[in-house]
This record gives sequence, C-alpha cells and structure tokens, in this order.
Amino acid sequence: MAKVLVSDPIDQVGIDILSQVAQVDVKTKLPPEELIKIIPEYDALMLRSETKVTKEVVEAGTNLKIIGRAGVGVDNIDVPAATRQGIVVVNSPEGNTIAAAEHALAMMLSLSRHIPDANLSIKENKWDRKRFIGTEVYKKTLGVVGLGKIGSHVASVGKALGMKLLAYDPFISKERADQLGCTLVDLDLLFSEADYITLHIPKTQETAHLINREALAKMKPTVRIINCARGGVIDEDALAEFLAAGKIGGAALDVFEQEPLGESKLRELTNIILTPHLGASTAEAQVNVAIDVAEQIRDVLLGLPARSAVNIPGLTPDVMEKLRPYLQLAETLGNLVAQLAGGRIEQLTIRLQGDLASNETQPIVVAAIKGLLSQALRERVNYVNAAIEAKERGIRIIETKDASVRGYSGSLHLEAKGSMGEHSVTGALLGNGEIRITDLDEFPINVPPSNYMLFTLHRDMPGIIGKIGSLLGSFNVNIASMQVGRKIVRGDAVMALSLDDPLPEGILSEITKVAGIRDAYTVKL
Ligand SMILES: NC(=O)c1ccc[n+]([C@@H]2O[C@H](COP(=O)([O-])OP(=O)(O)OC[C@H]3O[C@@H](n4cnc5c(N)ncnc54)[C@H](O)[C@@H]3O)[C@@H](O)[C@H]2O)c1
Ligand SMILES: O=C(O)CC[C@@H](O)C(=O)O
Repeated sequence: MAKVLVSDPIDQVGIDILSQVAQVDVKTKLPPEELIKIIPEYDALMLRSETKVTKEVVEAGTNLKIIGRAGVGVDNIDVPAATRQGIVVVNSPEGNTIAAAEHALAMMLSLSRHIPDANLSIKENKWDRKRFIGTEVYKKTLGVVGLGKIGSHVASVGKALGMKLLAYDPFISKERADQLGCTLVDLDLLFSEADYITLHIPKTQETAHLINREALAKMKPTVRIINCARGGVIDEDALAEFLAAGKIGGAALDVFEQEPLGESKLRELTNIILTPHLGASTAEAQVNVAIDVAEQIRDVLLGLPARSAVNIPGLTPDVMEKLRPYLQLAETLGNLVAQLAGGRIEQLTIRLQGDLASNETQPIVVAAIKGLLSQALRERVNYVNAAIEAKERGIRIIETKDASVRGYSGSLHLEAKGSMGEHSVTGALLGNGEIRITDLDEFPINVPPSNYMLFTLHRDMPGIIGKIGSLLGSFNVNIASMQVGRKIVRGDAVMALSLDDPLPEGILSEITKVAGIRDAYTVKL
C-alpha cells in the first residue's frame, strides 16, 4: 500500500480521502533532518506553509510521486528540484481565496478603526474613546497590487464599501479590471494616490521588496498598507523605519520575511497589526484545501492525472482526456524514432500536421520527448520532467505545424538527429483510435506499432522478403505482419515487420549480411 506523509495540520476530511488508497502518517513540526530521514519511505507528501520542502528533502524523497500543498503558494517547495525528479507538485488554487481576501479586508477595517488596540485597552479596564477615533473607508482610494483571485475579491468588496479602486497587475487585461470597477494604473500612481494599499501578488524575483524605501517615500503619509500575500514583498526594515517616523499611517501584516516571526522591530510599533499567517485559517478554507489536495494525491497514486499540477504546464485533466490518444501516438513515435536513431540524440523535430496542427502543441511535444527519453531513462522520465531532462541532455527541440498535410484526421511527424544518424517517422490515428505508423524515413507504410518490430532498408528486388522470412523462421521468430514501402519500383524500400517474439542476439548482423539489405533496426515498443 502507498504511504502518505502529512507534515502540517490539515483537516480530517483530507486524511479520510487519503486513507482510501494509502497508509497515512501525520507527523507535524518535524525538524528538517528528521523529515529528510523519513521521506524515502513515502510516495506522497502533503503539507501547508510550515514544512519547507528543500532540494535536500526532494532529493531524499526517492519514492515520492507527488507533493501536495494544501493552499495556493508553493514557495515553501523547491518546485524546480521536484520537477527535475519527476515529482508532480499540486496545490489548491482557489480553496482559500475567500478566506485570504476576507482576512485582508478585516485587516483594512481593523486598521481604520483601531480594533485590536481598542480591544486591548478595554480589557485593561480602560474606557478610552478619544484615542480610537478612526477613519472611514467609504470614498477612500484602495490600491490593489495583484488583481488575481484574491485581489479581485478584495476589489469587489472594496467597491461595495464605496471605495475608489486603483489596481496594478501587468498580466491583467483592461477589460477584466473594468469588470471589477478598477482603474489599471502604474505602480507609481497607485503608490501616490492610494489611501490603502493591499498586496495580492506572489513572491517572485520581480516582487521581492516591491515595497521598499523608494516606494514608501512615494506614498501618502496617511497610507495604510496590508500584506496578506507573501512575506518578502515588503522590506520589513524599511517599513518599520517609515512607521516609526510616522511617515506612513499604518500597516497590517499576516506574512513575514521569516516565519515564524522572530525578533523584529515590527513588534515594537503601535501603528501596526500583526497576525501569524492566518489568511487561510478558516474552517471552510481548511476543508476546501484539504479535499482539493487530498483528492489529487489519491488520483495520482491511482495513476490518474492531477487537476492543479503546477509543474505540468498545459496538461490539465481536460486537455489530457481530449488529447490522450494523440499523447499515446506521440510517445510511441518518440520511442520509435529514438531507437531508430540510436546513440545520443541531438535534435528532435516535432511537426503537427493536418487537423492536429490546430491543437495545442505543448502536451504533444512533451509526450514525444517522454517517448524519446524512455529508452535512456525508463520510468524516471514522465510528463513532469521530460522537457527539463531533454534540455539538460542538450537535446534541441523544434516544434512546427503544417495544416496543409492531407490524409487521416491529422498526423504527427518526428525527426531525430543523433550521433549515429538521422531518422524520421510519421504516425496517425485511425477512426477507432488505433495508432498507425504511416511513414518511415520518407517511405510510405501502414503498420500498427507492436511490442517487437524489425525495420530494414533494402533494395527492392525479388527474393529479399523470402530470405528475411526464412532467416527469422530459423531463429524461431514468428512474424505477425509485414509490409514493404517504396517510392519507386526496384529502388530503395523499407520493410516493417511486427513480430510475436523478441529478436535473439546476433540475428541483426545475420540480417544485414543478406544481399540487398542496407540497414536493419530492431525496436521494442
Ligand atoms: N495569507 C495567507 O494565508 C494566504 C492565503 C492564500 C494565498 N496567499 C497568497 O496570496 C497571493 C495571491 O494569491 P491568489 O490566489 O490571488 O493568486 P493569483 O495567481 O490568482 O493572483 C496573483 C496575481 O498577481 C499578479 N502578479 C504577478 N506578478 C506581479 C507583479 N510583478 N506585479 C503585480 N502583479 C503581479 C498576477 O498577474 C495575478 O493576477 C499569493 O502569494 C498567495 O500565496 C496567502
Ligand atoms: O497553509 C496556510 O495556512 C497558508 C496558506 C497560504 O499561505 C497559501 O498560500 O495558500
């Protein structure tokens, strides 16, 4: 039975789902060295934001098939390392959207009305009403940085509160911003105009310290900044400096550069609200993310696709379902052409032809690469790491489309250039989904792939087919089907044989000795 390690607290509903297919061990707050020690036992790892899945953890996870993040941000997982190792990384892109948005809005209103300080004061037996004069958000300007799922919800509620909305998101269309009632502006304008700035962006190279001294200097002295996205998008030292000097109005932070927050100047400030990464901490969100991610882990352990894999670009279950026969075709042809070319492959050209040319190329290309590398890497290559493995091996991948090619309802043409030569294959699907190899090295054929195959390049002359048949017979190899493809009579030709049995050692050199045979290749599919 598969084994799943749950290394952060997740809702029981997730454990129940995982238990349908696996032994589930819940071990939270594991020190990194302990995690590295036990991770080789596990097929899957499920976590929230506390566990750090470093390169060392990934590399120690030699049996890991999937890492599931019960939440959105995967920045606590070394995704490139997981990708290189062929481990699917999944998340729950929408399970905690509302929770995080509502936390940001709660922070905004709490800042405006001094709720945390007023609460503390009354609990200290005071009745201080003067100190806690607030401000209204109505008719104030809310600057939303990052108009994705959470940012959009914050904007909608901000609109309902009567706020004027500015937004900065270089990847969002004007139409989408208009729909939400936001005016898309550049960052400088947002910084200088906003009364409230709320951050809803991932932490990336571009967004690290987006809010730094320079940015803070452009803001209104009354501005209030809310960060329920990721620590590190704000330079905490700069923020503390501006807050202490009264150069900005206030801040509310749910996320920090280091978590848990250690010693920090932020704790000493009065005009700040701090929460310990609670954005996703609602009962509803925890159920949502637990179900979402546990179901994906269960599916992957059962050999099914994951619906929110962050490291299999373009290969969603919908695409997978639609393209499944073509993915199989691409893998088969990739595997075939790699064996024909032999040796080290330097370049693979993939051409989607006819109707297939109107399809999305990426999954088909990945499938062809997976097939190509399956000879060298066997089960180590999968849809996650195929492209990266090819790149690391210096294989140049060229994708092209040619809608003008006729025949079948679309075909796929692969050319591999390797250290031992250059070969090409074309394949298509019949109406019933069966694969046909329709062309080999530019010679037309029409054969289904089979486990054991023999291809020859020979001179089209009488007697040659018989000689090959007798030779195979003398080695007790049964021929299931045979076809010859040629361009001109008595010119060059190829012969494709599907065999019931593997070819014994040594037979290939006997075949190449037959008069008229120029080359012979055995292939196992
Ligand atoms: N505090 C919490 O507990 C909590 C909970 C959930 C999500 N989050 C975090 O909130 C953030 C937003 O999550 P989401 O679900 O809305 O993600 P999302 O992917 O839907 O939205 C992110 C948006 O940021 C935009 N963006 C990317 N780079 C940008 C840049 N340089 N400048 C401006 N915009 C940029 C993207 O175009 C996108 O629209 C993530 O960092 C996520 O990890 C935190
Ligand atoms: O797991 C959590 O509690 C935090 C989740 C949040 O940061 C996210 O990115 O989804």
